[in-house]
Amino acid sequence: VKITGVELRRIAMPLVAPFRTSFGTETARDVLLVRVVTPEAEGWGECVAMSEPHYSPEYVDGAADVIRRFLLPALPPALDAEAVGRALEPVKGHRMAKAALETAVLDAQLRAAGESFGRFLGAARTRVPCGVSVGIMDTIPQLLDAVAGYLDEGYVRIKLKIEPGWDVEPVRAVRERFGDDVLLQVDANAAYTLADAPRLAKLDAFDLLLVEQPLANDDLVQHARLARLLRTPICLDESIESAAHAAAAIELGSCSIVNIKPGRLGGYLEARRVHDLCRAHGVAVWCGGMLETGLGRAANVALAALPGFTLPGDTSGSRRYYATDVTEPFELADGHLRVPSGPGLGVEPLPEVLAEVTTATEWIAL
Ligand SMILES: CSCC[C@@H](NC(=O)CCC(=O)O)C(=O)O
Ligand SMILES: [Mg+2]
Repeated sequence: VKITGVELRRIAMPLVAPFRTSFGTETARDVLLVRVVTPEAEGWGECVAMSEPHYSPEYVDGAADVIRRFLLPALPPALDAEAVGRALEPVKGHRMAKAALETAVLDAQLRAAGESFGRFLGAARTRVPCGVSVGIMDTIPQLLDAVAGYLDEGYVRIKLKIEPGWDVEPVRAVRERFGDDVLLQVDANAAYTLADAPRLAKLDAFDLLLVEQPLANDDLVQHARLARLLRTPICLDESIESAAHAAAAIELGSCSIVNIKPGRLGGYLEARRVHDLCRAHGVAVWCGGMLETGLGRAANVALAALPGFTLPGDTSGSRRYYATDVTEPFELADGHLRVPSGPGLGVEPLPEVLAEVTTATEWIAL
């Protein structure tokens, strides 16, 4: 089956509330969607790149450009996601852009074959336990109210964004208010340096599941040195962009847990490779999030159902970020999300919602 063409569509998704991290505050997502069209089936991919290159070097306008100018001309005509991955290798980096295109091809391929993402990837469960990521807030009371709300919604794990000046106190306040049994972890988005080790070691008192990406994205060696100074396990996110990075991090002792994000890794095939590698080394993984709409969320939930995903992920319900999702909303049920079982992603954009949020669309015939 030959790919007829590809649509690049931009949608504006306002967030229900500002989401503040150590690298900035998000109030809306400008999302690039990729739709691959063949006579037999269509497929969707969501690019997780943000508007500005503050999480990683990619940004959404750049992703659209690299897809248009370099990835589409290299795209093999057949619906074969493995072949796409190989064909795009000559382009260095741009993993989020590659992931969006590969996922759209994979979705079309699986819809044509009548196979779900979960079944294709090797899901071992029909539902996954859900954690939630909580941003930096102006005050501790505001944070405690937010955490109380999420626990009421049924989330089984709380992740707090931290940065220097907002770390030990909020963690202590959450422990004091909600007790020692709540599964609790923190994410620094690379806001610290090795000089902050004594400060980070204070978090050891709170029995956290992990501390995520405390140091710079490109520094596996310093993370290995920090790991020897902390009791709390280190989890890497931004630092792991490939299975090779995961192997190096495990070898060096830079982390003992990995946050798997398909967009950061170049797609769901590489994400599964990282899962398989970590599992072989006894390294726990969980599914991270990039504020995906229901399209990316559907694929993430399927991935999170693989056997090595032994920690709750940032696979929250749609309402965590969006008042209206572009797909039927993902709703928490008893702290879990069900893995879609339909062909491909198992979800589709709702035409009227998609039309409403679309800010641009571009058709590229192949
Ligand atoms: C705007 S922050 C995006 C990256 C961040 N993602 C989250 O905290 C979870 C977001 C989500 O729930 O999708 C991370 O570093 O893990
Ligand atoms: Mg993170």
